[in-house]
Amino acid sequence: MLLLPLCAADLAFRNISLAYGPKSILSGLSGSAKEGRLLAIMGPSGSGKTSLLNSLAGRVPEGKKKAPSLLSGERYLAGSPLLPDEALSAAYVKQEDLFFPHQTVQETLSFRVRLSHPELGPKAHADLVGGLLESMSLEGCKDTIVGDARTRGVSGGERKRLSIACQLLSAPGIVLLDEPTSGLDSYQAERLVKAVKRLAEEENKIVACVIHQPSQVVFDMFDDLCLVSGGRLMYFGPAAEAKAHLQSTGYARSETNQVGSAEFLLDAVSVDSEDKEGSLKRIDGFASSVPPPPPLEEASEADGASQKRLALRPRASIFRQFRLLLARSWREATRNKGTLAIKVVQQVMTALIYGSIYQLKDTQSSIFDRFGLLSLVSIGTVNLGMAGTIRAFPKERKLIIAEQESALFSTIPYFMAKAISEIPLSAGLSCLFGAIVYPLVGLDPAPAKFISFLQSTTLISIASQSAGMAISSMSKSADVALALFPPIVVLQIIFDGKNINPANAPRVLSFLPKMSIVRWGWEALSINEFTGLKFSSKERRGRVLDTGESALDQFSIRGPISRATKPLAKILGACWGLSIACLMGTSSRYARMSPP
Ligand SMILES: Nc1ncnc2c1ncn2[C@@H]1O[C@H](COP(=O)(O)OP(=O)(O)OP(=O)(O)O)[C@@H](O)[C@H]1O
Repeated sequence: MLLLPLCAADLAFRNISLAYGPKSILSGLSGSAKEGRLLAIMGPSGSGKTSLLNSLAGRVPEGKKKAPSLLSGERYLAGSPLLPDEALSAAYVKQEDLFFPHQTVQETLSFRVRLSHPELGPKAHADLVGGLLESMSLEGCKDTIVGDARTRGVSGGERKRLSIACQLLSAPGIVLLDEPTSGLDSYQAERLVKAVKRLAEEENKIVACVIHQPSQVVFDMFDDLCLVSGGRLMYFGPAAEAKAHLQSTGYARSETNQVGSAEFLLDAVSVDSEDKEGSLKRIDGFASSVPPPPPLEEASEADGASQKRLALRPRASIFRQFRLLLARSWREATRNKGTLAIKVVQQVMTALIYGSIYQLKDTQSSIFDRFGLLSLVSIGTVNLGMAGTIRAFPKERKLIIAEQESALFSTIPYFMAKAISEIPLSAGLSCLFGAIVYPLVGLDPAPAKFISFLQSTTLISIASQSAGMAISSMSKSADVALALFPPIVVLQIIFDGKNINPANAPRVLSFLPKMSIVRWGWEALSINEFTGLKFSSKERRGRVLDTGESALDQFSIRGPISRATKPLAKILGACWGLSIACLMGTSSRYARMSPP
């Protein structure tokens, strides 16, 4: 076997080794991916294919404290060495496709095109999107939403091709693909690899592709092959010569050598459970037959230009990022009809339940009914706002982290766009709830008070969503965020101003009443309702409260309403700030590649 000669236009790698603590994953792999040729990284499951691709891209996860990743080796791009912690400027298509489900294929591409090429005008953007749709055979589904597990959208193959098209925008020189055909039927897999091959051949790109069990037709489309087993190199060279090479080392399948190369090669480098010793010996033989890699050519001036071509695109202005992100967030929120319908039903049903139970009058007993109802409204609004966000936001956060790796936008415009796009929906749902519950239960019918009620419930809802975002942003996973949600709501209810006298609570918790959205929400709603109300003193039993102000005095609540809405606004601002800070700090961390 001959290792492919390394020339200056390659992405070359030398002696790549990787271990997680004591567990060795890759051992001294060398090879190169060449411009205009399609490289397959193939091997049995768990042989280290993805780890090798991550190593080339400079995206090996740091690992855990107990088993940190130890990565060594060298990478050369166009003849020049890459820095130990340099992320390769490549289109990296991971196994998992992450998309906003309610955007169409064209909108998804257009969003990326406009962010990654801010220097171009609308006509050039449209041409670029059109070109990508054509080259990835996506024209037929350009107006279909991408979809996800819950919403029907494009097919698996179209989704994967969209993933490649998106990645091609940010760094067009090198394309790395991790098992792009997994989960696709043979026709879709063939179409996809054909599209990728066109990229390599017609656009002269460097393309490396991890592939697990390709059909013979798919295998035949690859020019070069990097065959691995147990983290060791079994073969590196032209794909068409691999079978003959393994046969030349003495390996032959007993059932004849008629099987296709792909099946033959995988069989040859896999450990046979019935003959473990024999197969390990055979694999050792393949590993020792790999010659040392040839020397690298010097980088030339032309290759310097090729390196420049591979550099990351500049970002769009903050204002442009915000505008595009706002439009996408709005589309995502309003097109998610299922979630919207659930929220509408929740609001209507809650309002009807309150309306069928509470009938407020001007009697003494109705004073406490009012306090009770307004407390429930505050608790319910906080509950719905926080729970909805905690359920939805962690998934979106994953997507955002992936998009930020392509340097599409920064955190602040993203966050502001998301927060602002949700305000009209929160206001709409609060108004729907208020419009039903307010007249049904008999709250003070003064128009100014009704409007103030709607404003207060909207503010409580937005503040709760911001708290939900802060909890999700701080939590490592959706499960952690969901686990934190109940105790946080319970604490807010305990410290809502009427369930415990703050003087009797542990001193270390004295800050909690100030942070309870439930408390400030209830106080705002109560000040709004009780101020100026008069109550009858007919049912004389105990102390009579003949005015709303004296009722508020029972709980040491005093107007004006801004005494409660200001703290709510402060909590909202603090949660936004906290979320932004956490999101900024949650970029993926990758291992450095030390010299071999
Ligand atoms: N963070 C990690 N800590 C410890 N071991 C890991 C870690 N990541 C991967 N591994 C191990 O490294 C080995 C190679 O994994 P890798 O995903 O690179 O293999 P693969 O050939 O791509 O497998 P597959 O085809 O099944 O996706 C596996 O045994 C895997 O369990």
